[in-house]
Amino acid sequence: MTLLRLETTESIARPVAVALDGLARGFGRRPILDGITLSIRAGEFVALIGRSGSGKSTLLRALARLDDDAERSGSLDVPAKSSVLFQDARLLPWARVLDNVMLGLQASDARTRALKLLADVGLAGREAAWPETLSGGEKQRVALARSLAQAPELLLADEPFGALDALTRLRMHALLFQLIGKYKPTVLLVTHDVDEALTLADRVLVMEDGRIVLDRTVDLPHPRRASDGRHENLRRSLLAALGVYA
Ligand SMILES: Nc1ncnc2c1ncn2[C@@H]1O[C@H](COP(=O)(O)OP(=O)(O)OP(=O)(O)O)[C@@H](O)[C@H]1O
Repeated sequence: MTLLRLETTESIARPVAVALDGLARGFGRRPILDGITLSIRAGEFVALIGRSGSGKSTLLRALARLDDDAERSGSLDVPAKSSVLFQDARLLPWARVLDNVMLGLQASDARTRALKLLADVGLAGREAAWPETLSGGEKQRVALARSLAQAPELLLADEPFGALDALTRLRMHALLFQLIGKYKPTVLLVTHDVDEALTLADRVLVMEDGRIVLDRTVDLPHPRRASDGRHENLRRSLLAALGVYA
C-alpha cells in the first residue's frame, strides 16, 4: 500500500517531457493532425495505435521534427535529445556493426558506449560483422543499440518490430522492456498491434482521423498476462475504439 502511494506521488512529480498544444499538420491544405493537445511525462512509455492512415506516423515525425514539408500550426515542446527507431533498421551497409552504433557519437567514450550497448542487445562478439550478414532481428537489435547509444531523452519508435516474425517480435518486446527500464527514456511507440501496446506501455493512445480519441492508462503489473481479466477488458475497449469487436 505504501509502495503504491509512493509510486503515485513519483508519477505526479515527474516533469512533462512532451507537450503538444493544438498541434495541427497537413499537406497541401489536407489536414492530417487535427489540433492535438497532449502531454507525456518523463519516463512514461506511451503506445500509439490507430487505423492505417489515422496520422500516427505523421505525429511521430512531428515529434522527431522530421516534417518540414508539412503545413503546421500549434505548439510542440519535446526534449532536445531524441532518437527514432524505424521498421527497417536503416543500417549503413558499408559500415560494420560497431561503426553503425558509433555513428554520430561525439564523446570520447563513444567506442566504449557502443560496445556496452551492443552487449546490452545481445550482440557482443558481432561488432565487426557487416549488416548484410545479420538476420532481420539482429539488424533491429543494432538499430536499438544505435538509438540508445545517443542517450535520448525521448525514444520515438515507428512500428519497429512490424517486419519481424512472431517469435522474434516477442523476444524484442522483452529486450526493449528491459533496456527501457535500464536507460529510462520517455518512449512513444507507434504500433498496429494492440497486444504489443498492452505488453509494453504505461499508457495507450488511440488515434483516429488525426485526433486522439482514447487515452487509457495501463495500470497492470509486469509481466502482463492476457489471462488477467482487467487486461482482457482493456484489450476489448482498445479494439472497440479501433472499430474491431472481439
Ligand atoms: N509527406 C506527405 N505528403 C502528403 N500526404 C502525406 C504525407 N505524409 C503522410 N501523408 C498522408 O497523411 C495521412 C496519414 O498518414 P500516416 O502515415 O501518418 O498514417 P499512419 O496512421 O501512420 O498509417 P499507417 O498505419 O498505414 O502507417 C495519410 O493519408 C497519408 O497519405
